[in-house]
Amino acid sequence: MTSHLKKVELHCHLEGAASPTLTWAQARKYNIDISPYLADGAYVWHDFASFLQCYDKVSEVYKTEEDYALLTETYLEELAAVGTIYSELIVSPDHGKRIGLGADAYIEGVCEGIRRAKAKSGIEARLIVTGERHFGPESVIGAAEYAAKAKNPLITGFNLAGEERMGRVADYARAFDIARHAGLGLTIHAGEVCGAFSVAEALDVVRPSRIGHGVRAIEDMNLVRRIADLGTVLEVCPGSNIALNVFPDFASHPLPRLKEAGVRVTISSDDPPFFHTSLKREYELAADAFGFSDAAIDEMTRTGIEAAFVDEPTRQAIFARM
Ligand SMILES: Nc1ncnc2[nH]cnc12
Ligand SMILES: [Zn+2]
Repeated sequence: MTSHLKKVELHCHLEGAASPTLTWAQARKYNIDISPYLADGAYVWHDFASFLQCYDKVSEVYKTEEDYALLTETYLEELAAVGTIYSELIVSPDHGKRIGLGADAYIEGVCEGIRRAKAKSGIEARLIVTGERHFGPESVIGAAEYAAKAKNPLITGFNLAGEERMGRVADYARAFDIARHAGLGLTIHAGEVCGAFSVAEALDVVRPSRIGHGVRAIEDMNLVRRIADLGTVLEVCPGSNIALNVFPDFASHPLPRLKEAGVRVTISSDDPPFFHTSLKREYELAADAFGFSDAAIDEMTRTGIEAAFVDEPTRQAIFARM
């Protein structure tokens, strides 16, 4: 049981946290046929590419500022109910543009959701703006410019997600330069679908303080030692990795080996209902599938607070709630 443990989540895509029930209701509201992507209460996909397609289709049923406020508040309240004190949500203002809502209204809706959830439960949250590789370097630069110019105190990080097999990290270097120059925290999806080379490229080109997933670094122990020496934090999402068949089962998942090797690791849910998981389940897995003690799990949670993209007074306030 991990229900007594305080929890922190650094890696969850906002639209990826949309419950099938809410998505179904939204689709009905807008008269959208979501049935190819949502059937019998579960999202329909069969590999990484079709997952990304399903994710993009599901995102399209969230259309207004209020839809985004509701989606955000609903997920943060779910987190708070299981003892979560801090959450970083990966958001895509570009998506707001694509659906005609506009990036500002999209972000304003999400921020309203954060304010409502904080007022109810005290949960603290921040936003990581992401670009997506499959929309190309120009769109990723646009996302970085948006994040840099927004001067929104809740936007504190920049990420690169999407189809990891598309392009090389160097193609997106300029976007990260813009985000770094604006003082945003940097994290990047790497070593999820692609192998160790992708993590090495991310370290070389982006020099991020965190990496999304990074788990396939385990294929190169020299790289694992480099990550440990640099102190780069891995946002590990075991349930996601098993659902996407990155590893065949929890017994072969490298989380314990990475931790053993001195890598700073945290646990997150990524796109919880798509992968039949939740942050609560990820903490349960840490205890039951990986055999971590309460102390080891607390250590990962503390690592999450240390690596959070927040100012120092906020970090200390979150630590105080541990
Ligand atoms: N797990 C994941 N990897 C890459 N891009 C994503 N976008 C949403 N979920 C993602
Ligand atoms: Zn992710």
